[in-house]
Amino acid sequence: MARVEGWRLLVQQFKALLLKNLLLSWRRRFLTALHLTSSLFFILLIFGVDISLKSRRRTTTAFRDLPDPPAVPVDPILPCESGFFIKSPCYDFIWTTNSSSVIASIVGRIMQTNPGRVIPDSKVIGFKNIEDAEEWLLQNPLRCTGAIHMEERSPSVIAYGIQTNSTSKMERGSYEDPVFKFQLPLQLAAERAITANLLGGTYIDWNVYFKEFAHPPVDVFSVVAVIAPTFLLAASMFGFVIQMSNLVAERELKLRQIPTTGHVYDGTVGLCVLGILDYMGLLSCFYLIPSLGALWYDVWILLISAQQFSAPVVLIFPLSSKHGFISKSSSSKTVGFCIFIIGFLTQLVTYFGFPYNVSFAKSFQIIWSFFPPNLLAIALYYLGRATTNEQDPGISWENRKVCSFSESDCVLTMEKIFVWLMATFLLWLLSAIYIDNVLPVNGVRKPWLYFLKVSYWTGASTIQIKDKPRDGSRNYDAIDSSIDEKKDEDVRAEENSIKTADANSMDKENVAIQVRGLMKTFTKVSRKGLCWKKTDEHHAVKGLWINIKKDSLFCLLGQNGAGKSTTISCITGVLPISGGDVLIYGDSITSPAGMNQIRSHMGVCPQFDVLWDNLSGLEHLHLFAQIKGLHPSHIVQHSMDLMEHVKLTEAMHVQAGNYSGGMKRRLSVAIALIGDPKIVCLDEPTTGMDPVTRRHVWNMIEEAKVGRAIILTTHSMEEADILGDRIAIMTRGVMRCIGTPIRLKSRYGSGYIINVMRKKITNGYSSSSSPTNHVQREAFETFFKEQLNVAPKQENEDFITFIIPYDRETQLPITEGTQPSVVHGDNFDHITELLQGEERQDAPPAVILQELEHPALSSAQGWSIEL
Ligand SMILES: Nc1ncnc2c1ncn2[C@@H]1O[C@H](COP(=O)(O)OP(=O)(O)OP(=O)(O)O)[C@@H](O)[C@H]1O
Repeated sequence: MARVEGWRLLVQQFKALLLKNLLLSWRRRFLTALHLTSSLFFILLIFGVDISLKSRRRTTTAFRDLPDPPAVPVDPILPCESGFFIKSPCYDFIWTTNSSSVIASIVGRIMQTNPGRVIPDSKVIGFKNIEDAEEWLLQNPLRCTGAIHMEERSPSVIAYGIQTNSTSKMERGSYEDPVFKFQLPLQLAAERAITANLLGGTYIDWNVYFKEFAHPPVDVFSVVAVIAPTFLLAASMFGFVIQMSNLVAERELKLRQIPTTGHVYDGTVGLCVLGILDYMGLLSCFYLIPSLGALWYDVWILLISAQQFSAPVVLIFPLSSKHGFISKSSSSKTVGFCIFIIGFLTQLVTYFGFPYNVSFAKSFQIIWSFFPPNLLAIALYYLGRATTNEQDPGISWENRKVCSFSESDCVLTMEKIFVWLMATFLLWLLSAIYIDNVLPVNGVRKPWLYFLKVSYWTGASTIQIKDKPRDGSRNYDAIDSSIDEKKDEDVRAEENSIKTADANSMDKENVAIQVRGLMKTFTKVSRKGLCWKKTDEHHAVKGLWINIKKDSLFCLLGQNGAGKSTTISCITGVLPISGGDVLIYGDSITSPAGMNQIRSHMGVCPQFDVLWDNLSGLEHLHLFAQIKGLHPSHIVQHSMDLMEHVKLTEAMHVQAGNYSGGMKRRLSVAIALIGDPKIVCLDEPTTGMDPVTRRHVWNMIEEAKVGRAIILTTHSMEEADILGDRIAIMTRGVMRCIGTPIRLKSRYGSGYIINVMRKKITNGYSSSSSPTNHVQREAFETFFKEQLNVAPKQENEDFITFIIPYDRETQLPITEGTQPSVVHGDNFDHITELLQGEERQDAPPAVILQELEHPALSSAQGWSIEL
């Protein structure tokens, strides 16, 4: 089947995972809406506070009767600054009565004698009269700081006025200097004009006056501007808690295990996690910017984007990644809330001046800056200070390199904040990827300096054969010296044949999988005081040696806790191994490059269905096909074929959350078969299936054997008997016997076990003390005694167990027109037909015993029989 590779595969995987995230967000509309509108809620709250405060001031009697508040320094009309949003030019001063040649000459003189200070012509503007000038000043409050009014009242009288911006703004305890900077040049020019006129014999009378500069209305105090930054911090943390709980829930459902078994490139998952966080963040920006940031210019947009990138990575990624310490979605909410409080407090402390102030050591500032929310807090503080009132200039891209406040207090500029935000984002992202790689969670522990090796970047396979357990102290003989005694001679023969053969010259033509002394030890770690200690070790797999051939199905059989799933998890790379090795078509699972190779041709059906409730069956197949790298032209047809194969065509557009347990298992089997893998691992694939479906899945698995090797785990002897070409029985991590079904039966078989149980009624068992039950029990006992000469092996009120030796199988009663009633092996076909014919698909197969109407059982209604 054609596949895409290299960077195309990376792009395909990224697109597939991102599309999945978008689909899930759409299907979980309520949660998504909550996430997106959480910030809006905080913003509405801010506006609500603002409006209510203003209306209280207007209407409350108490307020009305109060004297006017003491005069506060009115904010100044700030110097004109051309910026990103201010396109109009700035003027150094304006003057009036430009029709007077005398006044024009005075202004010309000022300009000539102050080429450095009274800047070029274009910086000076003239008006016909003072009214026009006043009007212009009111309309353009940010474009000029001072004005000269001169009026030629008569040829010998010139009225001369200076308007300055005499209001001032308190800045850290002191006021700005309100002196109009053109006062001196103007005086000099006037003196020169007077002298010239005196020398020329004309007397000019000067009427000089000072006047307050025209002010636009000023919003003295805006609650929004003061509290908005703090509320915004809360809003961003709120979204963080929702997002973290989503990610941890995915991990809890083992959904994040998929990439480990699905051959997803390093970093793709990380990018996707970021993808979903960031598009949420960016969508929030669409309404955050107009509502709060209209005056905060372009820097605001960049700042929010940077924050949306960095804060979640720092907090969510490590906490909820494979190594994160939060493993339950319930605890994620508690942890999320604690982080919210801690983050909020550190941001609050930052907002009030720690440690971005000259009085704190640089080292404090550096350490504090590694936590991006703190940088966000200081950036918001600067923005808040620069945008308190409508007249404030904001912080634009052009002035990102200058301090917003007095130089003495300035430790960070907007540019430095951006650089830090981006740097910490990269730093934390790379650290998370590095930790994911070097900690042995996916079965492969990469060397500490793996990124320096050429093979890592080129993907070259470097097979490492490790015959001995890596950790000598964990040799399985050292674990338990009696292990060897527990193995039968076939197991020892298998082990010796593998040990004596050279691992490097493994027979790749015939052997698909070679398990070489595989060991897995779980270590319990518990805390004593402040120290964490290894307190207990559990050896789940104690040295397995198995050869699995191509075109065959190998069955691992064992009771609960035998170590079957652990073995599968080690082989598929979900769990790191503790010793030994596994070679798959010659590639070792202990080599990173080898594991990459293995994943590309492996299909896995895990013990528990790893499915997204909100994706349909078909969408699951499309997603996994893309992840596996199937060529887009094949994906649709291949998925449809698989759906048909597992008999889910009718339900392919139904969301997996609505599937029954059996349907989910079938979908998991279909996922395992995507892309025609050469190795398939099926961990209890038929759990929870009714007999008809189970039979169908068995047929499917039987057909799937061709061209591939399958490992299947099960509790069911019957399943192992029917499907397995070879069966191994495990108990407590040790393989006790191995061989073909016939070999095992001939060595260990003794007969059939039949459990006869009272049927459950809707909410419990039918009454065990009823006289009918007693009669029925006797009917069974008589039947088995007369026909097979077996007595109950075990019995109580609710069930009876009979053991029928093999030699009595042929004595089973055959009622006219029916087949032998004991359900095993080949008789299944007959039972399946019977069930389908009678539309009794939910009945356990052994109920047929009753339906065969054997006279001995005719009174045994209310009981069911299981083999
Ligand atoms: N993550 C883990 N941490 C500690 N012990 C574990 C872990 N996973 C499995 N075990 C232990 O390892 C042993 C083998 O478990 P495993 O799940 O492999 O058994 P199994 O044969 O698959 O059983 P079942 O049929 O019930 O799935 C069990 O005793 C189990 O408690």
